[in-house]
Amino acid sequence: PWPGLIDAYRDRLPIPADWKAVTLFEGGTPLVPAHHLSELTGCEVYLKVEGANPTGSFKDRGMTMAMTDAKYGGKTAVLCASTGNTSASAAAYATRAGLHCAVLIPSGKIAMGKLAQAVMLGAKIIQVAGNFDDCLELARKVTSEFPEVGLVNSVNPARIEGQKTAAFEIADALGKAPDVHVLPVGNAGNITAYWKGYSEYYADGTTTSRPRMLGVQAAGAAPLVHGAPVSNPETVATAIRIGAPASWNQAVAAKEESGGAFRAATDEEILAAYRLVAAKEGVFVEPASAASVAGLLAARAEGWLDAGLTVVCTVTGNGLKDPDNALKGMPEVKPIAVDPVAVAHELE
Ligand SMILES: Cc1ncc(COP(=O)(O)O)c(/C=C/C(=O)C(=O)O)c1O
Repeated sequence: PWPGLIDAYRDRLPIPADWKAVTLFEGGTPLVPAHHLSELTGCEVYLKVEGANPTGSFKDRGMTMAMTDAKYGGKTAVLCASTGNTSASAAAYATRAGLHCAVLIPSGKIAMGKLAQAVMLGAKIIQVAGNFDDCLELARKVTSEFPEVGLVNSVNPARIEGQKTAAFEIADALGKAPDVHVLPVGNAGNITAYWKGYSEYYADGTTTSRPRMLGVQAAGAAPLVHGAPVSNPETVATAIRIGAPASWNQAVAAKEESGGAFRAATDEEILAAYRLVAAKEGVFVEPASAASVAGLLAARAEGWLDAGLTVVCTVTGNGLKDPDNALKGMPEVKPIAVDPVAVAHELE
């Protein structure tokens, strides 16, 4: 059986052999061949379905490492700023570690599924009259003043170490590195982590190449695309509604070293991809995750990548997190006596 992330890749993680992993058996997520996207693009497209992690997003990869580190490092509590998924994951892993957890979330801009998780999993919720960037600045201030509280945002290197394992899993599954790796970019920890993972496999000869990294931002929250922070980021993809990525330099390095690119996807393109992936691939992801697919389709249309390439899109979070974008009210109630002919017609 899958031993959980740390024990699956312990020899590639900076963790003392006698440290017992704080784990929910995260990782080992599906790499699903995307038949419809492959037809649309003429590429061999795969989806790395990170919504299959224990709390429904890729954050669990970083959190198992950060929480294990916090526990053995003698922390009594942890703190993070979050657009939602980090807070849900921090709450779950803090509970596993027996640590207190507080989360700083931007006012009014968090998907209900994520807030429900953070509350039920025991986090102290602090809603801040500001955006994610304000919350992260606050979290850094608090944890520098109170060192017994661990900061578990992706500025914490343990997070990056955990998240790099997704690149290992993809290369292990494909038997090679993909030609292009596409993922949504907010605070830019994940693109940093993937590049580190692909580079470590390449450095020790496990793979003979590294992918071009394509980071996709929402058009209303695209600091890396514009080359400057965005003071009032806005997007329906609330998970990546971030104007000042903390891992800016590492993200730019990943893009430049890999011959990759940053590109923006409009909210319309994101929601179209959100519907397409569910309707055609059977994978329900949250809007921010669909940004990677939107970016791939636009990049392919523009000829940024050729047909025939092997492309992996990381879809970072489960669609259940953010049902408001999927549902516009409930379907009308039908009488009990359902007409079989009508139902059959509905199926046409
Ligand atoms: C579904 C989903 N997709 C993509 C991203 C962007 O990853 P990064 O570029 O590493 O930030 C996030 C990030 C969420 C938070 O930043 C948070 O939860 O505080 C996310 O939840």
